[in-house]
Parts: sequence; C-alpha cells; structure tokens
Amino acid sequence: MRVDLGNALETTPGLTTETLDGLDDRVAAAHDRIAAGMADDEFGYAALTLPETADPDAIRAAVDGFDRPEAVLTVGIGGSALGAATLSNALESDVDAYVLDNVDPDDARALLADLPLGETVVNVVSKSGTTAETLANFLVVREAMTDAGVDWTERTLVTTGEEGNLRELADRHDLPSLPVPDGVPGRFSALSTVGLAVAALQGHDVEAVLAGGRDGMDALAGSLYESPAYAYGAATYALAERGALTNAVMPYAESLETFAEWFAQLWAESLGKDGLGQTPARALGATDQHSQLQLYRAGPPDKLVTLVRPTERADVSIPQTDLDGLAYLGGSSLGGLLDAEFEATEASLAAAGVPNVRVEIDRVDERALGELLFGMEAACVLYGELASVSTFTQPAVEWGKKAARGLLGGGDFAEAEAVAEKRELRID
Ligand SMILES: O=P(O)(O)OC[C@H]1O[C@](O)(CO)[C@@H](O)[C@@H]1O
Repeated sequence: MRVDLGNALETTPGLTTETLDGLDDRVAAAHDRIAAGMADDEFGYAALTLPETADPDAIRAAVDGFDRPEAVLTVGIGGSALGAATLSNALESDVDAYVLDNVDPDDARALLADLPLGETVVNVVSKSGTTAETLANFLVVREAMTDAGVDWTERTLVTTGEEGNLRELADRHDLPSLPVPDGVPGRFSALSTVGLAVAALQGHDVEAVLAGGRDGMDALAGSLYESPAYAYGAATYALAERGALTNAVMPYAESLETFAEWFAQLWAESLGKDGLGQTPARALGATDQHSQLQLYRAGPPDKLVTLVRPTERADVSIPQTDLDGLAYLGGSSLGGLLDAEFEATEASLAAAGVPNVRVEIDRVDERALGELLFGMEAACVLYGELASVSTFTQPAVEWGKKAARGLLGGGDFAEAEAVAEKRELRID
C-alpha cells in the first residue's frame, strides 16, 4: 500500500509540510501507544495483531467439512459481513458469494428463490449472537432450507462468540463453528475467522491475505514519513481538524467498491465520537465523476477525496473506429481510459483546491488486499489516538436497537416509548 499526500498540501482545507512535521511527534507517541496495546493484546489494539494471531488452519478445518459448494451465503451485518464481502467481491471464484445483511423482505425472498440451497453453505456470523437482523435472517434462511428439503445442519457454519444464541444453536446441533477473535470489534475483524471463512470456502489463498496483513504490520513505524498507514491516518485527522469533515473514498476499480463500504463502517463507527469524526462518503471511479464530482469540486470546502487504485490490472482494448470524433479512443484500452480518468480527476480536484490523497496497491490480489485492509485499520487506530476518541466502542448504536426491540415487544425500553412521541408535520 502506497500513499501520496502531495495533493493535500496548499489546498482548502489543506496541510503544509510544517503541519505534518509538527504532527510527527504525536504520531510517534501514538505509535508507541498502539505498539504497547498490540503487545499486551489490549481490547481493540488486538485487531492489529490478527495477521499473526489468526489461524488459517482452523479456518480451513472448519470449512473443509463441506463439499465445495456452488455458493456461500453470509448471514451477518456490519463488520460480520463487510470484511468477507470485500474479499469475495474483489477476488474471482467459481463459488458465488452472497450476503444477507439487511432485513428487506423483497431482497430476502428474491435471494432465497435464486440460491441453490442444497449446494450452498450458509455462513452465519455474529460476534454478539444477539443482532436482530442476523438472527431474523438466519431463521428465515433455515426455514427456506427445510422447505426445500435441505438439512440445514449439514449446510451451516457458525462464527460467533463464546456465549449467546448462535453459540447455543451451534452446540445444540453440533454445527461446525469458528470463534470470533477476543478483543476485536467487528469492524476490525476482516483478517480473522469473521472475514476469512468465505475466502477459504471460495478457494482463495487465506495465508496470502494474512501475509499482506503482516506486510502492513511491518510497515508501521514511529513516523508518518515512514508508514503509509500512519501517513493516511495523520493526514485525514489533520484535514478533519481543518474542516474536511467528509472523506469521499473513491476506488477506481469495481472490485474495490465493497472495500469503500467496509471502510465506511470502519471510519464512521470508530471515529464518530464526542461530536467529532469524519463522514465517509462511498464513491466509485470513474462512475461518480458523472454523479458526485460536481459537488466535490464546486461544493463546500469541507471534504477530502481518497482516490484508490491498483497500478496493475487486466485490460480490454478499445477497437479502432472510423468515426473521427472517437479516434482518440480507438486503439487505447478501458484500463488506460480508467487510469487517465483517475489522474484527470485527481488533477481536477487539485486545480479546484480540493484536498485529495492517492492510495495505490500493486494489484487486486489476496496479499495486496490484506495489506490494504490492515493499513486502513492501522490508519483508523492512529487517527483515533490523535483525536483522543474511544476508537473501539460504538455506544451510540444501542439506542436504536433498544427502540426497535421494544417496538417488537422484546422488552420494556424507554427508547421505544420515545418513538411514539415523534413530532409530526405531515404533508400529504
Ligand atoms: O457481529 P454482531 O455482534 O452481530 O454485530 C454486527 C455489527 O453490529 C454492530 O455491533 C453495531 O450495531 C457493529 O459494530 C457490528 O459489526
């Protein structure tokens, strides 16, 4: 993973080399704090040791009990689904991967109608084992399998904590199961059983993903000038301090679109604390040049754009044409056009004084993805240290969970009563 901060200097908001120099002592101190937390396996910091502590043999042992499936359906939400989805949507496999995270009946019905349930492994994941969406979806999937004459106990892998509903289900039915890593919030668990079981079922090189994560560990250092991850974390923090309260993450690769979704949870749920934070906006290049770029260039000076790309990619030639107006395209390639648009967008943002940071990986493969996931996790942890926020908790999400549960009769919660007090101004 390589980071180029050049287009975040002298912009609005913007950084200077003096700003970065002045921040580097704090980066060094934060690195020491992070390193100590990793060494002591402290809650949260333990996530950054996963490339060394994750056990690929245990993951493979859990999935090897299944015949190679036609499809894998992950039933999970947030960090329990996005890490696996980032890898499965980035890497090619003849084993199709699907995610049922939301509780949209139309989506669930359509997905279950299309799945070859007898040839599908259901990968149900929940660290807590209490997440309503995941448990509701699993009960629906289990019934669909039963209705299809499929023995769900033969097709289900459970990844969950030591206690809770899913652990009880796995024990009761002697299901193959995997533990979730101790002390690791779900959004930081991509490089663990939570994110890697699907990759193993799809035949991807799990060891290579972890090797990439170790590359990221090795690249951590006591200076932002020696660590791409810390450079990104420090620069995004400093830009937020100067008013860049939105971070539009714009990968120029369809295979990295889900990575932006994964990044959004990591950044929002870790850093949105105490009235602080930086809103992740999910974008995709080149498509969103025709959608959001107008706002990025000419809207409020309150954002930075993170441009992500692989520097090597398979390509498709653009045929020659007899149309004079298209002659510049003929003989070029789609990848060549995509890279030209990447660089043009980067320059157009700089010309408008909009800070943008370039993040590059060599290619979209297991090792590079492992390093990218690790690098952004480390960047997030550093940002949290600099901002002095509680990076690894997410207390704000509990209010809505209680309200929804109360509305469904799952307990007496004041939050549910508050729902009935909604202020109305209806315009029909
Ligand atoms: O893995 P679990 O416990 O089902 O949680 C799923 C997601 O819900 C959250 O706890 C937020 O509600 C996320 O942090 C987490 O990734």
